[in-house]
Amino acid sequence: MLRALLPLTPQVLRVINAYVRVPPPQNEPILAHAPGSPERASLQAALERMASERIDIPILIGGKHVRSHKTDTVRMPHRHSHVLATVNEADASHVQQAIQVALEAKDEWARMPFAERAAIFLRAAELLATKYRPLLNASTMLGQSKTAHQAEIDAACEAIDFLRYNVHFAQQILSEQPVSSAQTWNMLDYRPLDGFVFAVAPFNFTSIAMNLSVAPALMGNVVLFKPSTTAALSNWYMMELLREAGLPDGVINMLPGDGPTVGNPALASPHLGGIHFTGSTPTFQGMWRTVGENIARYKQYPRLVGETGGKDFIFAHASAADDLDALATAIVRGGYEYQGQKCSAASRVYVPESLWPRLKPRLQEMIAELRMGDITDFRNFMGAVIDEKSFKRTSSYIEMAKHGGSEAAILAGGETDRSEGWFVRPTLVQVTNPRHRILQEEIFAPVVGLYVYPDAQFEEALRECDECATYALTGAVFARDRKAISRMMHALRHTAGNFYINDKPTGAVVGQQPFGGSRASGTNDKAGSLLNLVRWTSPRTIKENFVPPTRVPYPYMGE
Ligand SMILES: NC(=O)c1ccc[n+]([C@@H]2O[C@H](COP(=O)([O-])OP(=O)(O)OC[C@H]3O[C@@H](n4cnc5c(N)ncnc54)[C@H](O)[C@@H]3O)[C@@H](O)[C@H]2O)c1
Ligand SMILES: N[C@@H](CCC=O)C(=O)O
Repeated sequence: MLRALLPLTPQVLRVINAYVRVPPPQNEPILAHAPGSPERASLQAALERMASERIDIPILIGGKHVRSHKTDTVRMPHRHSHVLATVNEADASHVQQAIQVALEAKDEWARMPFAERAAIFLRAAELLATKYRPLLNASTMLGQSKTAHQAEIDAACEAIDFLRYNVHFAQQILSEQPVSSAQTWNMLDYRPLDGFVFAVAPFNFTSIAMNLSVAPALMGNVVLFKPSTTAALSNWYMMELLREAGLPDGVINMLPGDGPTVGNPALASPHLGGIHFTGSTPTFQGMWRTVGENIARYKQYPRLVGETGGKDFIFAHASAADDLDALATAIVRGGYEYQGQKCSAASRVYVPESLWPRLKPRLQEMIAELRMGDITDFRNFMGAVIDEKSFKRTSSYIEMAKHGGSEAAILAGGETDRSEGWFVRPTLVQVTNPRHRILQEEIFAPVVGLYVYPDAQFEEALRECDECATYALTGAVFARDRKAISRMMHALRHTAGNFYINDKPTGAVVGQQPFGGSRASGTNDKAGSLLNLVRWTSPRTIKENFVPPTRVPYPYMGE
């Protein structure tokens, strides 16, 4: 419509892009799913329907459903005999097709006025807040073993927030323009990157899969999106949602499959414009290495944006003595919600000796009360870990703690059971060595390491907290003494990209706590913020001279 009325010269595009006023975003309210609520009834209906069917998830290239001769399955982690879906796995030929189709779709998508692109994603947000909410929540619960609350804050609220806030921040970027004068008009033309963006998602957050593909697309890029196979069910419904919202074919192409099988041909393409990654540190480092090796073949320097692992801390000061319930709650919620499978999960805790005698029984009591099991039973606080590989890896850490001699003692949990689902009881391990592996390595499961420090060694303990792990994603401190808070904020300035005072280190909200970490935790481009979106544009500066000079000599050269 807009295009029919206006010739899309750069000037017209600029005006449209800069001066549309997008609706002010607000965080999507979290629905409680309390007994008797309408949202609980529609969620339960979706759960029942989804559990009774087995769908076939295709590769999606240019809007076409493509089948492959190689397939994998999506299982319920809490009942692994139950297959929810078959997933068609992409190979190198599918990646080549997707690159070609994406590049063909690129010009029209990039030329579409921002207001029109934005409308697609705002409509997606509305569809997700309504019709698709039970679908995305149920698929996240069944396929990724999230409780109703954990699915709601992820697949519904955070995903909706990403969609709405990205539009708001993108508009701010577009309206950022240089100074002009009566004689010259200067502009920044916010072009998408040259080529395609490769978006690679982890299993643990449906909303992250959404943001990884949608953020570059909003800025006019075309995307090859690789979901994690274990999250393919929710990620497939997400693609259906985007298509229903009006996303043109070829803009986001979904390539499920094995990481290197999909990744290597994508990274070998001269058209790689950027990588938008969330997942583990070793995977991202491997991709970065490959990009380095391929650097001479690219048409441009690919943008590398990666949010990766964490070894997130809670550090308590002695002045938190009257806040032990808040501290214990932060450790339990921060450490064990979604089975500790959040990059932000509290996985190492530092407690002063003076607090420990009262905190220890309180923690043990809280942990013993946590209900774990099938997430369709709404009384459960936790489900199962994502797959057999994670179960085995976590079990090996628990075994290490059990046989750790005097350096490690299991204070709570420690039991595992894989007979029906991949279940690991929430586990608390006290270690006496501040450089113990339990305090250093990301386990990504409900295992929390705890170190008790002498009160007089507050400074040494802070240094240990800063230096012991290579990661720097999230961290929380607990104290009442303001001087102690200031000291901890300073000493741990580079130890976390998201820093919490008297709160748990999980649950960042888009628009409120922009998310991301540095050191081995990623490039810290703050998902869901202007800082992230700016990575998906390659601005062109345009100067138009209204009165170009017509004589070579300058005035100073006069007689
Ligand atoms: N910092 C953050 O914001 C954040 C958020 C969520 C998860 N995470 C991290 O993600 C990890 C858990 O997720 P995961 O187990 O899915 O991570 P993972 O690294 O195993 O996999 C992530 C994705 O990368 C793909 N992949 C693997 N090798 C590849 C290759 N060579 N080329 C292309 N793609 C490849 C996988 O198939 C998957 O889709 C944890 O380390 C967690 O801390 C970080
Ligand atoms: N942004 C989420 C974590 C995402 C990583 O898994 C949080 O803040 O808890």
